[in-house]
Amino acid sequence: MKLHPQKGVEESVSELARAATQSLLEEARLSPKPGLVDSRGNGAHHDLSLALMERSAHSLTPTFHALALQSWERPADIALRQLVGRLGREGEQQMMAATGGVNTHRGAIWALGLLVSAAAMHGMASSSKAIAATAAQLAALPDDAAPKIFSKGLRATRRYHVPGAREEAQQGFPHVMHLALPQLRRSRQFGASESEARIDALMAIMTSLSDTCVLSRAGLTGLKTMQNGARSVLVAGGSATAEGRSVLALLDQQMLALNASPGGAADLLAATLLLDGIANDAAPLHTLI
Ligand SMILES: CC(C)(COP(=O)(O)OP(=O)(O)OC[C@H]1O[C@@H](n2cnc3c(N)ncnc32)[C@H](O)[C@@H]1O)[C@@H](O)C(=O)NCCC(=O)NCCS
Ligand SMILES: Nc1ncnc2c1ncn2[C@@H]1O[C@H](COP(=O)(O)OP(=O)(O)OP(=O)(O)O)[C@@H](O)[C@H]1O
Repeated sequence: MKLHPQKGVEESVSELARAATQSLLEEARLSPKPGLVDSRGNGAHHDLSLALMERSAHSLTPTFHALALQSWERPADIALRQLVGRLGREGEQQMMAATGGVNTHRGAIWALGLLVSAAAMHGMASSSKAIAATAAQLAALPDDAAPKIFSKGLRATRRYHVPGAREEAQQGFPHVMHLALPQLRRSRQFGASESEARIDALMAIMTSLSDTCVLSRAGLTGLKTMQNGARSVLVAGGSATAEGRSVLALLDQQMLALNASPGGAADLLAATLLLDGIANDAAPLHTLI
């Protein structure tokens, strides 16, 4: 789906909301993802399943719809930031109600919520670069109504002195823009299947993200295992090659043994799929060679 100026607001808003939910569903089903819930099973999670992730994704469509509608052609200001914050927290409650209190998509609501708002703020066809930059502007604004919760993610960013979900958004989603989207398009161009290209995009994120999900569950050992393993998959030629797939299988075993799950990387893959689906990007330079 690409957004077009000639479409009505309601039609565009509905498409945007559906696209956000669809990217969550496609992320969850994509296999094989190391440590994460996928079509094969629950990964390193005891309280998550694919059915739960799917129910959660569907429960968020009204939240994405409200975010898009309220943000339509509005500028990034404190009023909008506070509204988006309130809608995001209401979305978290929808998710919790749909999952019986399990956190399936908290990080994803944050990343995709901001991107949905930003795409709507542009009101029509826009590039991924412009959408990510606008999402960053919104994320950098203060939300005074936000409750001061000391989350596991915040604890990990303080303990290890690393950026987390908040900073990733405030910096304009560098792991999406500089790593995942280029890798997705490169792998497609080199003949990988769509699933393989998406797994490669996930690997690209995992090579460098300070994923607070992994840090909270498996510390620095888990993080280094994730980053080095993901790099090895790409160096081996990616998941379209036999060697890449065997390195990926090894990484999956290592992540499971460490109880490590790259939930933050999964969120950013969903964000990548959303931008890839909605943004109007000119053909990247390397496709013209
Ligand atoms: C900023 C958020 C993510 C809270 O962050 P915090 O680190 O305190 O919480 P928490 O640990 O629960 O969530 C972090 C989640 O983000 C993901 N994540 C982890 N590391 C990273 C990373 N480096 N980069 C991106 N995402 C990451 C993971 O899925 C993780 O579970 C967000 O939930 C929030 O503030 N929401 C309030 C509502 C709001 O303003 N929404 C606006 C957009 S809708
Ligand atoms: N396919 C996926 N599998 C697992 N996690 C995912 C997936 N996609 C996204 N995530 C993200 O991972 C996070 C879930 O991680 P986790 O279960 O560690 O959270 P938690 O409830 O804070 O921790 P814990 O379960 O250890 O108490 C969610 O915020 C979600 O956005």
